Amino acid sequence: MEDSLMFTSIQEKLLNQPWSELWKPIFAAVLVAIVSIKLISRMKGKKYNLPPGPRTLPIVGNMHLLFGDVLPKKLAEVARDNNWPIMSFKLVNKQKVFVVSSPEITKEVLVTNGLAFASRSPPTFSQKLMVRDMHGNDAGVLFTPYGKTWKDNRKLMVVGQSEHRRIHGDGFIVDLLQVLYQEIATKKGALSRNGEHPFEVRTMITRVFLLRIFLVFIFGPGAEKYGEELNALNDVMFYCLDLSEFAKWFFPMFEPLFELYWGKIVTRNCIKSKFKILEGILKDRPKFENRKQSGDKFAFCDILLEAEKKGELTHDGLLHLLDEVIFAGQETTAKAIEGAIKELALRPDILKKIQQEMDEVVGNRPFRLTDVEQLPYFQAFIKECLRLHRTLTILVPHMSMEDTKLAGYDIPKGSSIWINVWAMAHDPKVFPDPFTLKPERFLDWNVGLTGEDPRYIVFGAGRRICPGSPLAMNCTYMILGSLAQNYDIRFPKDWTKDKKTVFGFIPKERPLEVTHVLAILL
Ligand code: HEM
Repeated sequence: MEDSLMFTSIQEKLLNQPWSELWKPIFAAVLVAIVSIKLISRMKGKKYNLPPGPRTLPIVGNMHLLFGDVLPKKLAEVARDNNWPIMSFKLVNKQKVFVVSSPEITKEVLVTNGLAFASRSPPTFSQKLMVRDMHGNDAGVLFTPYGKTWKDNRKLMVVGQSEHRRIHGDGFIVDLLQVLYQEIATKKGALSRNGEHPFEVRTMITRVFLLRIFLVFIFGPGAEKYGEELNALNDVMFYCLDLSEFAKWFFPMFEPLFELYWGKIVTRNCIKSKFKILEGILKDRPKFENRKQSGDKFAFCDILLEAEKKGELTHDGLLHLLDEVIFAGQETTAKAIEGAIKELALRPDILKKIQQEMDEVVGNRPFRLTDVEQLPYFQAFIKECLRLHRTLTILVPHMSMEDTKLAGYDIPKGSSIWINVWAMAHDPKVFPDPFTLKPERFLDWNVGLTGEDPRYIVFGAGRRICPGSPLAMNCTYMILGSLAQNYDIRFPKDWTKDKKTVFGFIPKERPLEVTHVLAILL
């Protein structure tokens, strides 16, 4: 009773209070609350000794530094000019990002402290649809957070490739190359201009031909006739991924709006359409004539079908993995091969050396994967091309799963680590004259491709290292070795070397055209 009387009197007091007097205490209370929150969060922030970084602007953080040049190059300049092998970088969305540009710290992230950094940054709205199956379970590998599903799926990818190589070796690529030679001989897809017959490398080799290799690897001989629509769908998928990244970094407030159309409609439909194609190929598989002729032997999808049968993989999870082999593998391998073909056209002196080495070791018989070991100059050329024409200029961002330290600095849990491998591959202290192709660098330096030396990272290193490197290198060696052995490659007379690099997940350049002269009779 007493309480209710007191309440009524306070209420009356407040209601009778003129507004001119009431706003002051309210304003003071709000001010005190804001200052206290700021102070508390600053005190919390002080707990960390974070890496240094460029001065931030209100709202945009450090994003203004990225204008005017492509992302890895600009980040490399800022790191080099300030001598920051690791630096803090602020995005508009306030996500904690640390950019690593030194081999020593790269090794700490990927190997020494590998477990702490083995996860991925929270997925963008497009990535979300790649890391979850239709039942909401984890799926895929590329953007999938650290955990059992990621581990199991990676294992399937690795075992599937080694089993395929054990059974088929390079035979399936050798067979497909015969078809490519035929097409080149009959000038299929060539443009016919100024008395020449140039062809677009992207169209003929890295889209059509590489996809055929991937399809036969996944489903078996006969599958090469399927799935050309996958190329167009993957283009859309890359676009959606770039856009979702763009929205996350630059316009986090409007992310849900972007997601409404580009995520929930475009990305979702794109994935659905890709899965429908893959499902169709799986269904048609028993009808493949060439597969029957080759004795219905193992293909990559068999390892996944077996896991599905055992209940270790859902059918939707299986489709995610099939799709990821093509999505994560084709564009990256294409970029490596295109870069190398371009160098062969630009540098006839280097092509001559490769051909001389091939003449001595391989002669007139078809080039095979087992020859690579005997071809040190060819190997060095490929390594140098992989350095110069980086497929991923920044590794897929890693995320710290706990508070940890790098180079003595604190790295809070949940931070995103961007490893700028472009910066390291163009560091003049490690690679003098870094923008010039010099295979000789790798003749005396017998570094491998597995990231054992952090000065030369192609496929990553440690737990998250690319699981597709065997397939990627089989394709790269076989396509480039065969082309170099059989053709003199050069640019058409009217080729202009201007290139346009477009900002994105994987930098895109002007389509590459080359023409060829038969060097050795097949
Ligand atoms: C020349 C071609 C290729 C290059 C240069 C390349 C490079 C890379 C790099 C740098 C990473 C990130 C490593 C990291 O985050 O630390 C990666 C991850 C990955 N790559 Fe590749 N890759 C190539 C081809 C392939 C192929 C053919 C496949 C498919 C079989 C593939 C599947 C993947 C997957 C699934 C991941 C994610 C691994 C994980 O997060 O655990 N890649 N690749």
